[in-house]
Amino acid sequence: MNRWLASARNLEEASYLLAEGPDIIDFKEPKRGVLGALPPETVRQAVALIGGRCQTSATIGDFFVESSQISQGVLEIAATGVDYVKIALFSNTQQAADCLISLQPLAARGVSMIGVIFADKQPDFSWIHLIKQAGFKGIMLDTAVKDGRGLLSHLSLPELDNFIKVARNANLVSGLAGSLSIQDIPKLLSLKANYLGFRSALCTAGNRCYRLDPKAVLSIKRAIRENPRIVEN
Ligand SMILES: O=C[C@H](O)COP(=O)(O)O
Repeated sequence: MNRWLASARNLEEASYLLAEGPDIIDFKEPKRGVLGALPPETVRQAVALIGGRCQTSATIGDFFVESSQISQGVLEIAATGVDYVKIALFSNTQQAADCLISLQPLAARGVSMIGVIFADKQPDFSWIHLIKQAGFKGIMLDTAVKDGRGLLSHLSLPELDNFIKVARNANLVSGLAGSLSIQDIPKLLSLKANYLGFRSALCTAGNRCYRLDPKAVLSIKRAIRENPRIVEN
């Protein structure tokens, strides 16, 4: 079955999305940035509300990976009970690489982390191996600037295909996101990432900071579930 992730910013949205059956509900506050964090207590309540009926993820916020706050943020979000903690990797400096590797003990303690790299920030796919080395469970491609230009405005299908193959060979879960539209779905499903992620396309007027639009959610759900291409699980 093709798999999809839907982002929720509060308990009401989480509850609504749960009924639509995404594979992962991702908690974030879009008004606080591309991977804006929700308060850990809100995430904890949302995870309890989901009660294991689908997988969950949450972000630690828009820290640069060099920040000393990263480990603390990961621990706080992991303690909420989410399945995956998402960490934005905005830069690929040596300092960022060192910080990434410093998260290895958390992975060894069972924290499942997903690294997010950005298609519009000159992504370096050699980082996939570093992410693996740090013990992360997966990697996601997203866009950092939400200006209406989606993932496919920044990377071609062959480039995305290469990203997914490298991630798969490293035995990492792979996800694609970045203002994905309903028209992108058939093209992206054919690449067989583990899941496609959505926020903007689920919202009124395609604005990720607005309310969820039930018609839009239904359209995305159908486009994912009714498309015959099978995403590898
Ligand atoms: O994790 C996925 C993101 O929430 C995607 O958000 P977006 O569709 O607004 O780029």
